[in-house]
Amino acid sequence: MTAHRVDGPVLVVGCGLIGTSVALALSDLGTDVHLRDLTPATAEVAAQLGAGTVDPVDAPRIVVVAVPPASTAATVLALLEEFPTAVVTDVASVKSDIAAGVTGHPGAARYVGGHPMAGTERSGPMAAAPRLFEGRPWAVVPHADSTDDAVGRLTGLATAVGAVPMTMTPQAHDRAVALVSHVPHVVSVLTAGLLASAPRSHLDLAGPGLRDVTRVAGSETGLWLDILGSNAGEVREVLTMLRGDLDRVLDALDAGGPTLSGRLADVLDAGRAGTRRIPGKHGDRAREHAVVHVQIADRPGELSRLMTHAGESDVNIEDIRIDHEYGRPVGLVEVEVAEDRADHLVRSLTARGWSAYR
Ligand SMILES: NC(=O)C1=CN([C@@H]2O[C@H](COP(=O)(O)OP(=O)(O)OC[C@H]3O[C@@H](n4cnc5c(N)ncnc54)[C@H](O)[C@@H]3O)[C@@H](O)[C@H]2O)C=CC1
Ligand SMILES: O=C(O)C(=O)Cc1ccc(O)cc1
Repeated sequence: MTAHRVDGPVLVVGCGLIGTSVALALSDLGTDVHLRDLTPATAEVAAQLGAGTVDPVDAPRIVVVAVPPASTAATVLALLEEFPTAVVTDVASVKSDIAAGVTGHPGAARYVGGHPMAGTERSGPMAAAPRLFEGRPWAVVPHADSTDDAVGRLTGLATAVGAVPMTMTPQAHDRAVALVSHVPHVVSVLTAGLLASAPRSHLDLAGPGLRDVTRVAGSETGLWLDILGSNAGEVREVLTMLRGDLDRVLDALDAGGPTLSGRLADVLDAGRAGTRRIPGKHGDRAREHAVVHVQIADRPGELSRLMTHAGESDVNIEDIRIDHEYGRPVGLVEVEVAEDRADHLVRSLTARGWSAYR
């Protein structure tokens, strides 16, 4: 966590996953945080988690609206009226409709949209985490009338909770998230949907790749109905491109022979190139990473022994995933390291008695 402070009081309205995570992060920094939710018991749960107090607040400096997208514009307008000196921001996943809904209101200058690009497939305060935003982008989305002061307060808040603020227009934001968040969500859902009626014996063969692709499909239906409905035009455009690509894959499979290999190779190469363009954590350009697989016995202490040996090998671990193999007394750990260190790590772990391979 950075050492930045956010002057309060801050009022968080909507104490679910995102609202409570913001509140926890700010409370950890010593900010005076007040909590409110349509369901008072939810705000109480957030308070018990240490996110702040449910006591009312007279004049918050910043109000963070973290309610579902469809209720966001009306909630922002009501709060601009209730607190005439506050800067009001929100975290909703789609921005153009909200900016349009707020524009023209007498308090609109004090509103600036926001969107932390961090979250999980879970919802509610119990899923919240104070470090959820660390190293993640936070879109700062002023509308035509937002004051510099409002933009500055949101940028300060995002930075303080460890996020990387990125300023953009509502339209640019909605176009970008259609590509990097909303269509990937639809693809995940469609893939997971195929599994609903699959025979158990097929599902028993599932590996980590399937879980990677389908994780976000476990998200709340109501939230995503709202998100996709609010960004329908942009999502439709990207899905139409995807449909063209899918047709090209089908045509290649029908063609068979060298035509199949040539066309599919283009598709597969484009996919590889796309993954390399995804920025790493902290917004830096993606570095070339490699995955080293290590088998570990399913017993206490093995993972920490592996980490110690990786450290002794002088290799920096970028990411780690653990996959338990059902019905087997071993787990498979995927250790992500810089490409140019992977072979060294395999050799070093093998010399220390591990079964390690790329
Ligand atoms: N779930 C995610 O990973 C992410 C969600 N977002 C955005 O954050 C916002 C909140 O999403 P989550 O925290 O996931 O939802 P959530 O379902 O965990 O929490 C929403 C909370 O808002 C409350 N609420 C609903 N209407 C309200 C109103 N009118 N006034 C006060 N409270 C109200 C609900 O009772 C609930 O506690 C949404 O706009 C979503 O688009 C943004 C980034 C990531
Ligand atoms: O779970 C994940 O990986 C997400 O990407 C969650 C998420 C959901 C909605 C957003 O608007 C932003 C992020």
